[in-house]
Amino acid sequence: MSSLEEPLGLDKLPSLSDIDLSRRFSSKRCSTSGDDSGLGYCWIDGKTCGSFNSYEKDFKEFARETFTWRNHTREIKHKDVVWQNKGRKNDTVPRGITTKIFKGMPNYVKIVEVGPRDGLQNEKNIVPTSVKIELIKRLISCGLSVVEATSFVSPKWVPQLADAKDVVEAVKNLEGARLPVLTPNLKGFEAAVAAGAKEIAVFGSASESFSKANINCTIEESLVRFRDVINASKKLEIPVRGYVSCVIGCPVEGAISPSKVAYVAKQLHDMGCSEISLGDTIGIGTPGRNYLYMHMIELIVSLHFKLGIIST
Ligand SMILES: CC(C)(COP(=O)([O-])OP(=O)([O-])OC[C@H]1O[C@@H](n2cnc3c(N)ncnc32)[C@H](O)[C@@H]1OP(=O)([O-])[O-])[C@@H](O)C(=O)NCCC(=O)NCCSC(=O)C[C@@](C)(O)CC(=O)[O-]
Repeated sequence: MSSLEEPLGLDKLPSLSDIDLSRRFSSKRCSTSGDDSGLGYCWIDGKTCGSFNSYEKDFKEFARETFTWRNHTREIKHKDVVWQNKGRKNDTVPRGITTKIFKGMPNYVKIVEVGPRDGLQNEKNIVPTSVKIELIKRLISCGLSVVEATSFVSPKWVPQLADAKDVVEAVKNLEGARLPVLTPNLKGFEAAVAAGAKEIAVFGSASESFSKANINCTIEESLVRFRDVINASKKLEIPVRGYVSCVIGCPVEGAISPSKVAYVAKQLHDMGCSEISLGDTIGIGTPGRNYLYMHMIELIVSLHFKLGIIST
């Protein structure tokens, strides 16, 4: 038995076909206003459940404690330090970097579930293909709209994902989610497309050592490979997301310079990646790190300027 089968309790979960997808993926499910004003609905045993918590109330309390500057907006007199937010009277933020960051704040958070790929790739016991397929189906049935299905990498490097072709062929026509796969080079890209993948990801790193250990090439060499993959994907109109690993630190090199992250991100962006994912690969970006705040600010600012997301 694989290590995955027992904790999942696959026999106890509802099957995908039992779940009304049109209801589960309706936009109302994510709404926080009107009748749906709690923390949203959840799906338990085929029933829709509401929450009595008030999102508005919770947010106001949270904001009062966290964004203390919001309580002092009336004291700010000089018109240069006030930024009017359309639709919210008297909403102000200081000018400069903070203004740029808050202006660029996204309106929603997108979750990319990578369990079937990242979660399984280091499992020693080979998880049966049928279990992987079922896992993907059930993740979709949870409401996840993007589930990274597998990797088209060398089976010598990642034996666990040697069944990538079979997995993609089995899930490619599932509805309700996008199912990207990792492709480190043209060989992987061609195999992914032949199996039916409709979305891919290339994965680079801001750390030279991690790049060599992970994909056996330098950062510059990896960018050459990614360019080939992205050019091929453009011809087929296949969207590509670009990963940048080790954006805060690397297990070998330690701290990674934000400018290095911005460089790799910009290269991927310029090549045509439709999304850039910044990965704290080894999970060192914890609040306890006293340099983290400055690092993140520097990273966000350099990325935003280099990607041209914030206009000056
Ligand atoms: C990139 C390679 C392939 C280079 O591997 P290599 O050994 O340098 O490549 P090569 O071109 O010398 O080829 C060696 C062999 O691999 C084969 N090969 C070559 N390419 C492929 C392919 N696409 N699919 C299947 N087979 C392939 C190729 O045909 C050849 O086979 P042989 O002649 O020896 O029989 C290898 O290093 C590799 O597979 N690495 C993948 C490692 C991996 O998957 N790491 C985990 C990713 S997680 C991550 O990066 C972080 C991320 C994304 O999660 C984000 C975050 O957390 O920060």
